[in-house]
Amino acid sequence: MNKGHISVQSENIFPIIKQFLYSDQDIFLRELVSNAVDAIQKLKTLSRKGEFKGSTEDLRIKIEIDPDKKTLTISDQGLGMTEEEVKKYLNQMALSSANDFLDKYKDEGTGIIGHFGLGFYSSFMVAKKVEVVTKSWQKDAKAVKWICEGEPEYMIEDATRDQVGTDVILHIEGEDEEYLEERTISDLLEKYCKFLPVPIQFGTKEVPVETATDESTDEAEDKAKEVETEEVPNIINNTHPLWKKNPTDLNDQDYLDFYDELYPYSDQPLFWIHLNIDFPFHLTGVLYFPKIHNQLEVQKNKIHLYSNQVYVTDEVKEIVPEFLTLLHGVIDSPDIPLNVSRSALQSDRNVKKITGYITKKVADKLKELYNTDREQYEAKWEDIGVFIKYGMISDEKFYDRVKDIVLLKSTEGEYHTIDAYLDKIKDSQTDKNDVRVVIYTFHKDAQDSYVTAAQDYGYDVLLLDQVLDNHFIQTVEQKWDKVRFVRVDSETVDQLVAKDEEKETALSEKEQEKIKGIFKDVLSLDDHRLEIRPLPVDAAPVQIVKPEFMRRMEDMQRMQSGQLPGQGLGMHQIVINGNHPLIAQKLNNMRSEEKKVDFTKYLYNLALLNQNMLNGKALTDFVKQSLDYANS
Ligand SMILES: Nc1ncnc2c1ncn2[C@@H]1O[C@H](COP(=O)(O)OP(=O)(O)OP(=O)(O)O)[C@@H](O)[C@H]1O
Repeated sequence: MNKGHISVQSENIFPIIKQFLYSDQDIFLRELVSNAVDAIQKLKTLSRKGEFKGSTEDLRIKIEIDPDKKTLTISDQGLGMTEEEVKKYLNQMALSSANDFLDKYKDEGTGIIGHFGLGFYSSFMVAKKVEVVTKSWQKDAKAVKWICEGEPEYMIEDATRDQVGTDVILHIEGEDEEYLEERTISDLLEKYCKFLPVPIQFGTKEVPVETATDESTDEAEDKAKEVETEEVPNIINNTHPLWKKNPTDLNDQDYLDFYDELYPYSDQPLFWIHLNIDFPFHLTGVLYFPKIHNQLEVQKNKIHLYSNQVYVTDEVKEIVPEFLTLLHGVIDSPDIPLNVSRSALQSDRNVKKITGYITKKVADKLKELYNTDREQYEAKWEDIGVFIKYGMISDEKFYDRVKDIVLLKSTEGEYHTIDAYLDKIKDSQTDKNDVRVVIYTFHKDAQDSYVTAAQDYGYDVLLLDQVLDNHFIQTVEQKWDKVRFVRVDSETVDQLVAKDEEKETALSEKEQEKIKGIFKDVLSLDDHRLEIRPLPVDAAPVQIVKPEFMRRMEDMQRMQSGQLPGQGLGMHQIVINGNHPLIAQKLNNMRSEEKKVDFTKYLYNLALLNQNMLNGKALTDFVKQSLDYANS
């Protein structure tokens, strides 16, 4: 037996490991299994180089719990370690052999995971004592056992192990005993190891074996087949996940099945992108565009980040631009540094390149869909549109890539690109300052009378009813020259697109003052909220409009408090149609003060109703008054 001292800077390294190195102690299992994978991959490399002569068929990792001995063991059939190596690699923290090995075999595509040099010690986050029994692949190597009880002292002694490989035995006690439970370990394996490239066995499972019964017996027809079960090793991982395969070997169903494996019981994704690049960095993965149900609750944190098939995190904010976190799927890159702080990650050169690459790939895929199948693209627009608009608002580069494939939907259900749309409305909706005025509604039904009035006036009305449309409008206004968006109820129809036309009015100035006076008195309104205009004869007699800038401010406030932009009383203006017969003749010629008051209220309430702004007692009174009028 041999005693020694682990060479670390501080005597108290273990408490530090426990508290600071990994905020999530569950990752000890990931670290140990990754080491086991590395050990097997290294042995395969040695075999390919002809240095290791034994078989490398079916090398696997085994995880076992012994509840009586209170141990959790991770065994591998990898290359093992000699006594010198144990001393070198396990005792000198941060002196990981991965660098030595990678240096030596760098052209071999070794697929090695570990490079932090501290992974092994994470086992002390849950174990009071760790034993390593290992036998190296090297000729005449003797098995050795390393024992450490969480102190800087360790012991090395001779051991017996027939096969080449390593067992890491964790002795677990007290509050950490949950790691001796099958459920806990199987959940951790599912989370971190589901797609590791080497088979991992955890216990056994029963699988059905179909056996035909003897058909000559009388009961043969009743029970032609009988299901029996047999016990087989329970392999918990899929060693060839879809993203590692060649896209040309895969069909749509493969991608859909994999989506189902990642997100069981979800709706089918709309489409997907297979990422695969070797230079200037390594990255593979599959990103899916999900179907969006509720625009306010888009699910983020659905992209899983892997490094050489080891699950790392689903916090990918620093690697994927914010708007793309709406996507689902897997990104796997050994070139994303995992041992640096999140803020350092953002400024890492590789990460920047990766971000750019993913953004470009997504934009390319969207363009491809637009160019090859516009019909499908339009059909999926409701979902795709959210990504595209979010991307355009938040990412300049993405904006440039997709600005020609963003679609505007008219209330008639037609889709146009922005340029095509601006061209379409050029003649009818260019105002006196040569600005193209895009008229839109946020809700076709709720604003039906305004939409119909605008259409009757010869205007086209867009439907902008998505959560981000307010921001999107501002982005387009900033980027496109001489374009302004106005909501259909922001002005009376004649003023939506300001022209230099003098309109005829049926009322004299004196009569106008009189009518204004009536409204002011009856409704107790300020002068500046009231206006008489020469509107078309068939336009509503009284209208409520919400100037665009005021409404935008209100909408912003609502968005900040988490509500949808929409109606509500808020600031508004009352426009009286001086040309409407009910104003120009009926009200103008009314004698009875009482009737004037009633009729003015009636017309005003009608306008409120048209804006969905009438409710409660005011609505009840209005209905009653309407019935009285109908009866008179
Ligand atoms: N199961 C094993 N079989 C063979 N060698 C091992 C095994 N586990 C650990 N080692 C050796 O010990 C070294 C240190 O392991 P450790 O987990 O601390 O660091 P690493 O795997 O190199 O990097 P990382 O911190 O990323 O895990 C490894 O590089 C390897 O040489």
